[in-house]
Amino acid sequence: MSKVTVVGSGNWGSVAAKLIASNTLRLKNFNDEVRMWVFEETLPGGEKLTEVINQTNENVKYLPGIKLGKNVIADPNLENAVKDADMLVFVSPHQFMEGICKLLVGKIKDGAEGISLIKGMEVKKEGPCMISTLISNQLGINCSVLMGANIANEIAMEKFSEATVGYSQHKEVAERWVQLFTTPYFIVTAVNDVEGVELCGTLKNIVAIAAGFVDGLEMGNNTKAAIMRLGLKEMMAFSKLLFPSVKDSTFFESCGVADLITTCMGGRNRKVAEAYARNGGKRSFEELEEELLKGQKLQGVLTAKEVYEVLSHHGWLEMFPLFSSVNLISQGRLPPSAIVEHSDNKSRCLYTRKFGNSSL
Ligand SMILES: NC(=O)c1ccc[n+]([C@@H]2O[C@H](COP(=O)([O-])OP(=O)(O)OC[C@H]3O[C@@H](n4cnc5c(N)ncnc54)[C@H](O)[C@@H]3O)[C@@H](O)[C@H]2O)c1
Ligand SMILES: O=P(O)(O)OC[C@H](O)CO
Repeated sequence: MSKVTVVGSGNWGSVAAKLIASNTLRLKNFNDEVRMWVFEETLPGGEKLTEVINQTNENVKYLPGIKLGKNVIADPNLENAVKDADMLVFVSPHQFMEGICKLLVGKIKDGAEGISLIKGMEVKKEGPCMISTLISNQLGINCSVLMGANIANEIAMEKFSEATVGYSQHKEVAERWVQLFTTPYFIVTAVNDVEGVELCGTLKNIVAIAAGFVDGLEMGNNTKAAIMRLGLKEMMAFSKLLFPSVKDSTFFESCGVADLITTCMGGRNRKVAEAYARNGGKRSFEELEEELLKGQKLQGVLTAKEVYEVLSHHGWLEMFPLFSSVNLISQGRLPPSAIVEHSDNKSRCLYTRKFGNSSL
């Protein structure tokens, strides 16, 4: 019987643990208990978060009001949490994964399989590195990915949604992940395109920031739809430049166009970017993230910066005006209104130059 550990316990990490825990109880080939590693913190009342989760069966900080299942055990000790696991589910904000991997080197059971639910990438001297690759390389395990139109709070309330597992080699491994995650309200499909699936999940966060700027500037639905269309084109072009094997069809799975839509309508990146634009860029993303997300983390601003480094290194900036603008705006180097320049003829020309004649 396979043992499952979830590495991470934020908003989505907690929902992932809930989904998995409902299935390990039901399916005979999995051990009932799901261990969830918690980055320990002390709550305002002085209690430890792990103790409260284990007493109340609720992640009171990151997913209040939702029972996780009594078979979810919160564990503040990373090494202990992973040591017996056959299936490792990685779901931390991407900026912490390199540090987490360093702590896990040599601690993982032989033959364990991994899956990353993390939307983000790292940029190294050698070039961009997807988080599943970071996990694979550092821990010496095979790592699939699961991405999709998955706003965690909605799935926590068991509202219907879909997701995509991306795998690279073994279909039977992907099928085990599909089995572990699928419920009547969470339908998972596997595709043989791990890079395509992960890049969709990663890059849509940049477009979500752009959509937030549009909302903050009250530019309306048509403008937001234009941003989503242009963003999708840049997502496809960037993915194929990095990995020519990425399939067009992946962008029509839940991880592609569906995630792009949900994230531009209702995600946290959109929400904080909206506040940034409403404040005319005068309050920093860090300050707004802290105030609005209360400990949850944004991925889009960092991802825009990471992608900008790749574009700049390759001389591709002009091919990706939307991605580039999002980074420059979020760094305070352009005003939020620069997301689309359309207020007069001169800037309409700029808009055409930026987007309309794109050779993507
Ligand atoms: N929340 C969603 O709706 C959602 C949906 C799909 C995918 N995702 C992706 O899942 C990943 C994780 O997101 P989330 O929503 O579970 O997390 P979150 O945004 O709720 O992040 C908070 C988590 O980070 C942890 N943390 C804080 N400082 C840390 C540190 N120094 N080291 C390690 N951990 C630390 C906190 O303890 C907490 O568990 C992200 O890549 C995100 O894009 C999120
Ligand atoms: O809330 P966001 O912006 O981190 O997006 C959440 C999910 O990625 C949507 O699928």
